[in-house]
Amino acid sequence: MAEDTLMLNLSSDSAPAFHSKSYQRPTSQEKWALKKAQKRKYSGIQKGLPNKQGFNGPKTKDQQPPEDKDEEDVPAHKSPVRKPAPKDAAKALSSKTPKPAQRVKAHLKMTPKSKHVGEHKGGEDSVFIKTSSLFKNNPDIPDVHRPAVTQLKEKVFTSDSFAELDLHPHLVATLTKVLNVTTMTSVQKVTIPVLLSGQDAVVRSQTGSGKTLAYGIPLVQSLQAVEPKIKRGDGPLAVIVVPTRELAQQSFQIFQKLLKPFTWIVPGVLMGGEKRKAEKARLRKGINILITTPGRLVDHIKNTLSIAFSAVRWLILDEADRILDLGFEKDLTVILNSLNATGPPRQNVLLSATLTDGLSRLAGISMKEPVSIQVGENSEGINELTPDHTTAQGKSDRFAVPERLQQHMVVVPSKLRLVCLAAFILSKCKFEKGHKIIVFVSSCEAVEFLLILFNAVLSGPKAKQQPPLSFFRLHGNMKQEERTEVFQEFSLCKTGILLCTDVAARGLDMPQVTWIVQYNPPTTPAEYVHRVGRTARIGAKGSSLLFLTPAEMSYVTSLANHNISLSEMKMEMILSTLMLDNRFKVRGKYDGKMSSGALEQEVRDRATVLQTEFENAVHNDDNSVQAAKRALQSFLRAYTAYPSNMKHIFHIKALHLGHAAKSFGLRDAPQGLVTAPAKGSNKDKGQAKDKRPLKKFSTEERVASLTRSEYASGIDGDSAAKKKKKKKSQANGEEDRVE
Ligand SMILES: Nc1ncnc2c1ncn2[C@@H]1O[C@H](COP(=O)(O)OP(=O)(O)OP(=O)(O)O)[C@@H](O)[C@H]1O
Repeated sequence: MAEDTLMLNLSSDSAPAFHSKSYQRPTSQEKWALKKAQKRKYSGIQKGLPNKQGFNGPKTKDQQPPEDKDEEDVPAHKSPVRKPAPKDAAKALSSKTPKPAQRVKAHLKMTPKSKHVGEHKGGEDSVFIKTSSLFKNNPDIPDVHRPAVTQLKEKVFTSDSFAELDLHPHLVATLTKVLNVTTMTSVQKVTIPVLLSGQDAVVRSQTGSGKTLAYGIPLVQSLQAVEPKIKRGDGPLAVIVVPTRELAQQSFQIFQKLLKPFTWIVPGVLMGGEKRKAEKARLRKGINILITTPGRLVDHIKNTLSIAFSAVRWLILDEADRILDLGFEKDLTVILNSLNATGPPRQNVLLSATLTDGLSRLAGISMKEPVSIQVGENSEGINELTPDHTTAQGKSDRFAVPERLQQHMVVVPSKLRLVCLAAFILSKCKFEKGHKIIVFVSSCEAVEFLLILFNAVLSGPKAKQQPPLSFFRLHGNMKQEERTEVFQEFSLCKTGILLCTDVAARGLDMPQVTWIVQYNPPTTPAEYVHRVGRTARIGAKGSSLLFLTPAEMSYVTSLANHNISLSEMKMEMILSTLMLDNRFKVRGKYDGKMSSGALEQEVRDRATVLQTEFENAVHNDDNSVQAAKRALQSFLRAYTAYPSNMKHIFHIKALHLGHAAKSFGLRDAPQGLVTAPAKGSNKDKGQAKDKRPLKKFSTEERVASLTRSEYASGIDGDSAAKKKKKKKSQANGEEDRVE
């Protein structure tokens, strides 16, 4: 089992035996952990100059603290809390013996260094650390109830070769030599003949099962046979609409390969973020297979005279359920009206791993008796085509996930989320080899925040790892060139961590991704399926991990209703990875001789040290604090945007703001943060730093806004920035809407 590899091989029988409910007890060691981290911060982090974003950037070698100081060990038997306080400060203490928690505060008050660490509260003399115990006052983690689920199975490959189809020999040769594919996948075996026969089709098969070639091969086969030969000047004969720019680029590259022997057919891509002028020029020259995002195509329909659809014979909607979603429906209507107004009879194809109520909306794109293709397994375990023309509605919301995908969930109280994510990343990318991880979060701001924080704390100069952890980011607020670059870099890299919004959830085929982490749960089960589908592609192995708080645990049942089954991974097991990382050690290196109690305590202490390092990095300067607050605010906004049928699981009122703040490295819940629409009062609005009120949306608006924002940023909090950008970009001919 993949999760077994997470277990530390501490000794034959000493894997940490934790009890989550026992996490309430504050201990002196825990406080020592705080103090130790405080010291580190003072001696190490304070020396680094803050980078542009405010976090401590990588430090040069001579900025690093001396090794021995940094790695200073305090013998376990000596409690540092008992160190004698300076004489003058001791006077300040009352004669009463303070309680443990007070002792820490008192000690820190007395230590001049601590002024650099804690927040100033009420004047010079009352400096104290606001880091509360990570392991105190957390909700209990109840047992996870996992309903019995029969997972839908789809066999990926058949034993049939492409050579058996009636394809142009050059096309078969290209598949073998250029694309390295010889045998058909199940969806290709059933879809290619249907499309070659000229029928419309609605195709549903699991993620990573080869749907692109399932429509690409018949399309190329049919266009290369057109007589007289297609000319560039004929304009588009096929229009392929996809929801994101990266997917447009990816599909374009596949067509470039498929068309190698058929040089007279010209593929082209139109997408937001590219220069409109250049695209217009390419349209004028002629594009025969037009791959496009919906918004940019609408833009050209409205503004580019040379775009003509009189020759279009194929319309393909890849990730059709997404394109048919509310956010894109208006664009799609414009596209369809434009296509329907002219041209020969057209073949229409819709594809996705999660086509749900697609058919009921197909009337809108005037399909002619579409064949529904669903790859499933019959009683003999043979893949079969369901050739019904109605799509069994009962089946439509049951999703198949790749057979070799191992799906996990972990229940983590809010306060511990950040350290748990960090520990998981370290476990995979520092202490194991060859892992490539995608981490989905709910907003651009959170992606930016985590990137800078992890680079500063996990990959910083003290990381002592060769090579260092490579973090990447992908979200809709990035410039297009950067998005393209990151997508390519991450696709090619052997190991790394991509922090992203749902902009990367659909269709992207990045090789050798081993883990998908959903740090924020997606808004729909369909999105869950697409996110996890970035791994375990085309029959490969892969794993996924979904983070839930104790209050969100019924999401497991919601997924089970769609035939998705998860196994539980214990938070303590993930945190125990920190025993391998001596940067966070408190009582010394682990030598395999600790009792399980001491080990449990050391893990907690290390988690506390790590959390404190995060908090120190965040509170190092005002810019960093503001970045953390923005990320928190955007997280809260996203939380309010779950659809109404999910509100019983994800409700803003169930969030503990202080605990949520801690997962953004903030020591306190920020004052005046707008977390919910003010009811009959403007009090909150008046206090809010970010003056944008959280609008009250109807469910439809919320879904539409989410749909759009997922591609733009994952969160509607960017809309103001977008509007600003729009004004600026209209002048230089760029599209404001990001796809
Ligand atoms: N017949 C085949 N043999 C081997 N590999 C294949 C075959 N067909 C496609 N592939 C490869 O499988 C991978 C996944 O294909 P593709 O992206 O088309 O999947 P998909 O079903 O569209 O996934 P998603 O639902 O996530 O968009 C690609 O790397 C592709 O090159």
